[in-house]
Amino acid sequence: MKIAIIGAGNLGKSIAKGLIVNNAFTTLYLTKRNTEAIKSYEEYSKVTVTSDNQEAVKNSDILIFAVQPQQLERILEEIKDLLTDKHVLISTITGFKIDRIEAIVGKDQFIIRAMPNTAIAVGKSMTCMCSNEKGEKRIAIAEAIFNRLGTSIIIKENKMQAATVICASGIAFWMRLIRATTQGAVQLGFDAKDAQQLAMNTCLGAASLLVESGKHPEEEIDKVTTPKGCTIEGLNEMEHNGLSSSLIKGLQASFKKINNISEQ
Ligand SMILES: NC(=O)C1=CN([C@@H]2O[C@H](COP(=O)(O)OP(=O)(O)OC[C@H]3O[C@@H](n4cnc5c(N)ncnc54)[C@H](O)[C@@H]3O)[C@@H](O)[C@H]2O)C=CC1
Ligand SMILES: O=C(O)[C@@H]1CCC=N1
Repeated sequence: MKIAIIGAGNLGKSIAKGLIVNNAFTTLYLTKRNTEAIKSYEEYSKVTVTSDNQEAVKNSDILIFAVQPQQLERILEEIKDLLTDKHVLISTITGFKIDRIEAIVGKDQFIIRAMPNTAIAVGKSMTCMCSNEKGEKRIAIAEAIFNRLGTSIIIKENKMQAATVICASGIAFWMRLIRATTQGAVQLGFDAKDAQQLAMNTCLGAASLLVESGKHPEEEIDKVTTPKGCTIEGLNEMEHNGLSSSLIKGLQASFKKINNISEQ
């Protein structure tokens, strides 16, 4: 697959890392206005770094857009005359609806919206996708890419904002929970490095139990909470202090904000 990442910033570089580690491309173009920060990627075979989006589009089939929302319109205007039937457009841009993309490049393009997260760098992204009508014929290509770099599901476009909060912002939310656990472990006597090992691998284990068994979290909690034991004591104290409620309220606030951003 000849892939271009238009806008190799935080997310674009994470996608590039995932593609490189998994050897998941034939050629890879990375674009950025000032290429200094991504020059080192040219050390990898078949990777080209350039500030020329048109060059990237001409030499690629799969175009992954990872710029800020306010930058996309101008870039689409810049490349729209170069688009052919070989191109599949994949936009990771938050809040930028398919009909806005179609208004610039036309309905007769394969357009996919994808919401990955930065764990794509290590092949563990949860990616949600949707497409325009024409894009349905090529969504399997996007699925193949994102399944190689994690797990993907196809959703309705009206769920993309919620998916952004849960999956993309979700990385930050889970990081903070891991950090809080690390702080707790330090207070219980572990040095910072060991504390983080304990926190992150326990988090990984908990998620893996659910991924591999398909079970409900509460079923796994029941196996851990000895009656009158220390787990239920800690869990109930956390809930008295609003653990679940605080998380749900945070997700709601994030969702409210994302809807405001996309109206701007
Ligand atoms: N950071 C994240 O975890 C996620 C971000 N997103 C979305 O992905 C998009 C990118 O986000 P980030 O990577 O965080 O932003 P970023 O600001 O780190 O990256 C954007 C990149 O685009 C480049 N750029 C700007 N104008 C350009 C142009 N004309 N041609 C080529 N490159 C250009 C910038 O130099 C920058 O490196 C946003 O729309 C964001 O909402 C989606 C999911 C996760
Ligand atoms: O924080 C943000 O607005 C973007 C969207 C998801 C991740 N970063």
